[in-house]
Amino acid sequence: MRIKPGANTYGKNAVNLSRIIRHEDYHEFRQVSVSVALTGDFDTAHTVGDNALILPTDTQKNTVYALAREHFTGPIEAFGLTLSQHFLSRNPQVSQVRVELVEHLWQRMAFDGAAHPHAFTGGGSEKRTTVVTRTAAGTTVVSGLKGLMLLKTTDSAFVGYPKDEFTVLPETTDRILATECEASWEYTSAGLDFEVLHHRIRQSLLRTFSEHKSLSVQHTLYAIGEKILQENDEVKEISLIMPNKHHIPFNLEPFGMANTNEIFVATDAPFGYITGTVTREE
Ligand SMILES: O=c1[nH]c(=O)c2[nH]c(=O)[nH]c2[nH]1
Repeated sequence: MRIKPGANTYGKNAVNLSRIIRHEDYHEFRQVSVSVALTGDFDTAHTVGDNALILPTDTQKNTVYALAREHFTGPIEAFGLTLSQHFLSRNPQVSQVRVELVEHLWQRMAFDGAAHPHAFTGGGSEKRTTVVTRTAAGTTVVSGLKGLMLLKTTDSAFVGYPKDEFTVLPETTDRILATECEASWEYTSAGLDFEVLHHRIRQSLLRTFSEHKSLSVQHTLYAIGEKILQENDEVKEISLIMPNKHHIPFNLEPFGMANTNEIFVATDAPFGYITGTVTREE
């Protein structure tokens, strides 16, 4: 029996990069975590320990910081495109470069309506994401967001599901709908205005979530994906992850009180885990 290497990749993960963009009278601040993964002709590294074709992950990490100086000034997608182009063009043994960027979002402070020139708030759960994958045949850009907390206090129902001997869940026509949304969408091209598109798509996601008369998380997930595809020709397909962050009405009857859909217990686990992709027909 002959044994041979199967699929493999290597690279540097979690290259944490922060940068200041210094303007005369104000600063911008950006923070991103970059992960690089190379695919290519690395069989001899695995089989005989020959590193002749192995660009060290330490060099990959340094390249991220060095190219950031000139090239990390715009959207994360643009920086991912630059990095992937650099690694693919310089390394003939590499057939595919995957660069993932996760941006931590900082918001400028404002006082009495005036933006502060160099102080920010942040550390929130929402991140902006992109994965740029480049081969000689082409480049794909899959962008999105994660950690986006969404909640609405009405316009959410869950009824009409099958009941068996283990069903205790009461049907409800008015519940809290809450999720920590993760979305990723594939763009149709690598040459788009990713900054404008990101904000337009995010806004469309929020608006649909808020306006939708939800019959389930699944129903809302599809409505969000459908709206984003309808409004953005630049989006080929979108995948959403929407865990159901349950808020369960708390029973106040033992205390002689009625709970008129106002007092809930928020539970961490277990939680419903709803995922879906919305795509275009050929
Ligand atoms: O929106 C929902 N979808 C489900 O699949 C489900 N299952 C459940 O118990 N509650 C809910 N809510």
